[in-house]
Amino acid sequence: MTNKNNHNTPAIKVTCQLNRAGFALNLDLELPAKGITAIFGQSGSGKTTLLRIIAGLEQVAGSEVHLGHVCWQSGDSFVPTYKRQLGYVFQEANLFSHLTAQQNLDYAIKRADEKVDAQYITQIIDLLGISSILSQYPAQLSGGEAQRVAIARALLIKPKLLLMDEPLASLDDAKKAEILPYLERLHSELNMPILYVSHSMQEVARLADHAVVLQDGKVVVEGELTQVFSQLNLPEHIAKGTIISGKITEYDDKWQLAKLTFVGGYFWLPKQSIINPEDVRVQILAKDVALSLSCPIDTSVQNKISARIVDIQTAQEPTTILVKLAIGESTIIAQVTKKSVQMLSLTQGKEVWAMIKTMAIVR
Ligand SMILES: Nc1ncnc2c1ncn2[C@@H]1O[C@H](COP(=O)(O)OP(=O)(O)OP(=O)(O)O)[C@@H](O)[C@H]1O
Repeated sequence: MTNKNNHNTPAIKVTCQLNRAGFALNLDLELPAKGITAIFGQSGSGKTTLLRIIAGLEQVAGSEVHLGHVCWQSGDSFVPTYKRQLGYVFQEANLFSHLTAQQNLDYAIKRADEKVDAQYITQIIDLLGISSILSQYPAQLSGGEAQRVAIARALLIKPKLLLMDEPLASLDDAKKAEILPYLERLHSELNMPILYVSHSMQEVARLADHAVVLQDGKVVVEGELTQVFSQLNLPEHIAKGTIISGKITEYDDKWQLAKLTFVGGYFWLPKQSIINPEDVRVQILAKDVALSLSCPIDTSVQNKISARIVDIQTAQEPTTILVKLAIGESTIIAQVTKKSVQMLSLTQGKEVWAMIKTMAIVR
């Protein structure tokens, strides 16, 4: 299933039919040329190949690649990688080991098509918090620091598009947590589209605005982030759950809770885990949502929300089933047993109470 969107902003368009032994990539994608688009999918689904085609590192005859009005590949025309104004950040930092961090950045500045002014250079260095490590050689940097320099280097060529291929995958959880806020700042402070390949649902839930799910070289679903993850028939390996965005509108100091208000309702969350009360995202896994026909009063679950069933999964595993619920204009998914579906006569349109036990606060 592919959701075709009509984006008002200039789009990144990629059409490709690649057939090689054991792998085919068939795509006709139109992505917004703004914000962060996550490319999500299992190992071998074609994520890196897609980025390489966009970058011109892989030349597949008959493909089309456009960034807004700029054509990078069409018919016989093929713009080589070095002439595409793009930055590429890989899993490993790949810095020149004989150059300091500053010299690595200087190398990129010289390569930029446009003149890079001092103000932009300072902005990028500040954005990535690397001013104090610029005199160090790569061997003297931690993995997280080296990756921040690599991201700065990619940005200093003033790309029109930034491709990031699992930029956090080689880092441990502590280093990932250190770098994620910098990626969020890129998102909020630079007006640059980013295609971000990841295996991590947490990363995607935290960073992305838009998502593409690939499976076996095909797009399974594409669209706005919360819509993508509210689909019932995503591939098996993707943890079933939805992402809700909102802001904190009230605190309960006695019980150390914060009220997250979103389009259609509210939840209570632990107060201490809130980072930015104006922009909170939570991931609600389907397995953490239970259903009841009446509002339970004798339960420890704090979040009991009136909801309406809008869909029930058809593709099924033997015991459980996914139920899609509307809470106002928002959606959550519950994973319940088939037995419960029958015993409670759960059908499309029915009003129920959703009890939400735990929520991961991702932003
Ligand atoms: N240079 C190559 N020559 C031939 N086959 C390749 C080449 N690079 C990748 N492949 C194959 O193409 C398919 C897609 O690979 P790709 O690296 O795009 O997947 P991916 O989704 O990025 O995977 P991962 O998450 O493991 O990085 C795989 O079957 C892979 O083995």
